[in-house]
Amino acid sequence: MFFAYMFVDVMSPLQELLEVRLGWSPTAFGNYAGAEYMLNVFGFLIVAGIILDKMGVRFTGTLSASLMVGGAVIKLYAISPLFVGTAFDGWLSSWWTAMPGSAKLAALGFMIFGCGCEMAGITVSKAIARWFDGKEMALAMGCEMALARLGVFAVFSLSPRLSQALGGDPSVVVPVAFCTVLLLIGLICFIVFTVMDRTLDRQTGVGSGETSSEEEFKLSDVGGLFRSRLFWIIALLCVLYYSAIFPFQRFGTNMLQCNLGISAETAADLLRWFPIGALMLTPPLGYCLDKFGRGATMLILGSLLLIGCHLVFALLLPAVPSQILALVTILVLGVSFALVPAALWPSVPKVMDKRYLGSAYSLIFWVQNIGLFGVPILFGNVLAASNAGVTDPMEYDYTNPMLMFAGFGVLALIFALWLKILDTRKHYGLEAPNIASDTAVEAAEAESAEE
Ligand SMILES: C[C@H](NC(=O)[C@@H](N)CCCCN)C(=O)O
Repeated sequence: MFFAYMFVDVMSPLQELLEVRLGWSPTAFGNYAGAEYMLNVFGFLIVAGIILDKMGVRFTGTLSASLMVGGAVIKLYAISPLFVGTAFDGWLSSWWTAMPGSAKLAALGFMIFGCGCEMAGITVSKAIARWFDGKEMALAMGCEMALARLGVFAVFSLSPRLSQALGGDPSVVVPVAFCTVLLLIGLICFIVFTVMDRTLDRQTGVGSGETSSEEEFKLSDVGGLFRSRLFWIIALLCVLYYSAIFPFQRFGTNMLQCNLGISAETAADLLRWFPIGALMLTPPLGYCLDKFGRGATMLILGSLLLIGCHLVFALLLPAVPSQILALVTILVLGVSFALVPAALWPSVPKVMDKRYLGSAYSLIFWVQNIGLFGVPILFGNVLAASNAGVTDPMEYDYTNPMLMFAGFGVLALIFALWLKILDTRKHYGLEAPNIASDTAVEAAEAESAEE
């Protein structure tokens, strides 16, 4: 996941270079960025969940890593001199001219990569939920997410430097090639893991439970999930929360520039503390959740912090344009970005049947991907509508779009509160620790002995 998240954002700091070198306008760049979620939104993620529950972690993990490498190679080819300027490029550029041929082909590669990346995400979540059942599950998931956040931080720092690594003119090819090689290394590592895992199964005679018969998955389970109120509460909380997080990461630099009157570099330097805060806090918060519980409360607190931060960006920062205020708000938003993911993903196995855990994760990701695909477009339209006649990109008024993010936070908070109320009434265990205490285990054992 570290390499995958690096690849996701490898071109984010190179937007200007792509415009100069390959003629990608901001619209072309936006379309390319949205392509990551396109095939997932149109159903791939649902299929991915079924494949995961039917075929298991080893097969799905290898397939997802291969899709990521395949998509990455197409994207690398699209921006390389091997493609740019060829007859194929000429033909691709000749229709829908707002998107140059290289942007279209790179978007196709990114779509395929996005399928692999989200498929890997659900595979990892299901694997951790299985391996750490009754143990430090939230800590394990927190460490996985922290690695992913480190990947974002690493690529924002590395990508601009790698683009200059060969001397001479800066190049977009070098950073993308570097991250493609990392993905290939990731695929090889996963294949080695599957071989070792299979060998261990054979030696111990214990199945990994990948597709055991007592846990057989049925297609009707997917329909059942769609009819589950709890599923919808979690999925809607997830889409609303993340729609105010990942799109913010993309637009945040310019928002800070406009409010503070600073350069893109200074704004990016402020914004990169956002994943860093989450990186440092997600594992310890996961550990606390494992030990002491309070998952639903963490979701409420994280949503409250999200609302507060976006209100500051919308209303206070334009009136008090202080870099310290911006940094403090970014750090608090980082705390929120640690609280909610640390509590949300480990809550899923508590309320969903293990048999269709892969499908549950994939359907939640699917609903989330609809938001991640649509919200940046909505955000761009709200920004444009609120700034009619503004041509200087340093002069945008971000109040309305940031209020929109705060509104998503309010809705997420309502779902988090609903979840807590349901948990209090129906005892799903969302507020309970993941690690069963010795006394609880002894009590459970005594109970089953009596039976
Ligand atoms: C674990 C969780 N991952 C997701 O929510 C992914 N579906 C979306 C990742 C988007 C990266 N472009 C997370 O990262 O908190």
